[in-house]
Amino acid sequence: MRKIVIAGNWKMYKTQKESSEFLQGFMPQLEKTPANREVVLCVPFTDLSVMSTSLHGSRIQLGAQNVHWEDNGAYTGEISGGMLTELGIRYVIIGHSERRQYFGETDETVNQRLKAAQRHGLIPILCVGETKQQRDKGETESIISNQLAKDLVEVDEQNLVIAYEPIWAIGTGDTCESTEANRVIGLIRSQLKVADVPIQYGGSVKSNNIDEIMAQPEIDGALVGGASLEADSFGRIVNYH
Ligand SMILES: O=C[C@H](O)COP(=O)(O)O
Repeated sequence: MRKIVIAGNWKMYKTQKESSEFLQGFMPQLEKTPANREVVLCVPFTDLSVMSTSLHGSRIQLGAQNVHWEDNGAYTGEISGGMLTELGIRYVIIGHSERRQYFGETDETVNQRLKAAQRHGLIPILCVGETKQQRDKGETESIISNQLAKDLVEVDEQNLVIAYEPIWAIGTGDTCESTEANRVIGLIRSQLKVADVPIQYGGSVKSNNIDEIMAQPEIDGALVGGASLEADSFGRIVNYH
């Protein structure tokens, strides 16, 4: 039985005060969330400490949005795995397309970060996906296959979540057809050694399309950006039918 993981990625949104306000609205909605759904909030580094305290004893798992591959050192602006686990962080997003596009992340650094996360007992959420141009040229399969081959070298698939995020669907409202997302996720699964790796879909997931997405047999959850910022919409998403 594959685990279902619904994760919010807050990106560079919410101060500590705003994160506390979110929790006040969101926590009561979890009362009706089935116990077999893992609910994760991947928040900015500055929110992690206060969120860790607020969420102590709750069913929400905390996640970060990046981690460095070294345990410590002269790496200005970076955060290590040990710094995250000390705060009780369980998940970390690695290789998000925004990091690949704007911050020079490569498959090689993604691979190093994945291994460091696992060394510290964190569960990485590895993001893969193609651009619109690549899709239009019929390169979706080869791009993703290449990303997986490079990113997953010596990575333990037993402690891993993958998010299929077509770049053209992120923040655009242009959701990938659920059947197409299901097809690509099936292809991703066929390239893995471990059969029960949870594979999420991400890209314009909203409260009005989550039911259809989660009805697809290959899709084990969602990585949600914009719609995770508002307590009611993320509440509706984690409580999908
Ligand atoms: O990590 C989340 C994805 O980038 C999706 O963002 P979005 O739901 O705002 O399209």
